[in-house]
This record gives sequence, C-alpha cells and structure tokens, in this order.
Amino acid sequence: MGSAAAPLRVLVDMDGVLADFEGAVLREFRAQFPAEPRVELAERRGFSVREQYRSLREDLAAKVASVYESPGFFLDLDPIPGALEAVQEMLHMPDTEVFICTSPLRKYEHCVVEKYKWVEKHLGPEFVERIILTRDKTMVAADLLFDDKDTIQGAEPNPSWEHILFTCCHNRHVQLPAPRRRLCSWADDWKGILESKRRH
Ligand SMILES: Nc1ccn([C@H]2C[C@H](O)[C@@H](COP(=O)(O)O)O2)c(=O)n1
Ligand SMILES: [Mg+2]
Repeated sequence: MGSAAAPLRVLVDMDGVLADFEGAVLREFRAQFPAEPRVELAERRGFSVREQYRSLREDLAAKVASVYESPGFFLDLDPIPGALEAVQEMLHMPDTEVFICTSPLRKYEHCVVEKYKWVEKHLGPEFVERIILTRDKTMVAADLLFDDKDTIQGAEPNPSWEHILFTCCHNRHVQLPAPRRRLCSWADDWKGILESKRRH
C-alpha cells in the first residue's frame, strides 16, 4: 500500500487579500488630508502606495505613510469580500493546511500587534496559531501562495510555492506571462486552483 499524500499547504496573504489595505489608505488619506491630491483606486499602479504618492509630489509620500503607520489603522481594516468565508472553508477541507503569511511594515510598532488582533477578531484564535509573519515569503515552504504583490522575491530564488496573483487595484493591469495564474476575487474558482495542485 502506498503512503498517504501530504496535505496541500496553502499560504494566504493578508493586506490586499484578506484585509482591504488599499481602500482604508484612500479613505483615511482623504479624511486626514482633504485638500491634498490623492490617488483614486482606479488610478493605482504598482505595489507601493507610498511611491505612487511620491510621484504626485515628494512630500505626499510621508503623508500617506503616516496614514498606514497610525495606531488603529491595521486593526480597523475591512475584510475583503468573501475572504473570511473562503479561509474558514479551507481550514475545514480534508488534506489541506492553511496559513496566513503576511509581511509587517518596517515601522512595525502598531502593525504587528494589530495584525494579530485583526486575525483573532475576524477569524478566531485557531487562525492566530496559523500566522506566519515574515518579510521574506520565499523562505516559507508551501504548495500555493495567494498574494496581491505581483513580484515576490527573497533569499530563496526557487520558492516551493506557486504564486497565485490575487487581483487588487494596483495589479489589475499587470499582464502575467504563462503559466502564471490569477485569482480575480474570492468569488473566483479558488477551489479549482487548490484541486489542481493536489498530488493524486
Ligand atoms: N499595496 C500595498 C499593500 C501592502 N503594503 C504594506 C503593508 C504591509 O505591512 C506590507 C506588506 O504586505 P503584504 O505583502 O504581506 O500584503 O506592505 C503596501 O505598502 N502597499
Ligand atoms: Mg498583500
């Protein structure tokens, strides 16, 4: 008799995939700096919101950073539609292991603890056990990584996971070369992607 197949290990990013970082940045920037020019979500290009604000005007980089570095910012993020239901469903799928894999800001004072609190508030204590906090996701071994950052690099040149690009305002114009894949939203066929990775 052959040995049982290893469970499918799935990493799910937080900002832009579970939690609406971009929507909150725009809402809070507009509230705190109503007279300043801003980048509407339809105009977002590139992962770094700070660099796009810098391209509007140099001093706006620090202003937008002050928004997401403020206490309470990460804790108050709204869940992305369908995200909580999808990861709860993954948690209970046979032969499947799901982890939340997220990078803290370099200025980590509020971000780190608030990411933990957000997960406990929205997903419960069993998911707090499943948080992987790292600035280098290439060092984490898994089969799949759902992430909105279009290019994920780090110390490991050949990560074990397949990166599924989760569509977000800043990456919807990025043309993916074959065979790279996208998940357009949590209403898209994430279960089909999991099934495609299982070793039968
Ligand atoms: N469009 C974005 C999304 C996230 N960030 C910040 C916020 C996070 O602390 C960090 C990395 O997040 P992750 O890649 O784990 O979703 O970067 C940003 O600056 N711009
Ligand atoms: Mg992200």
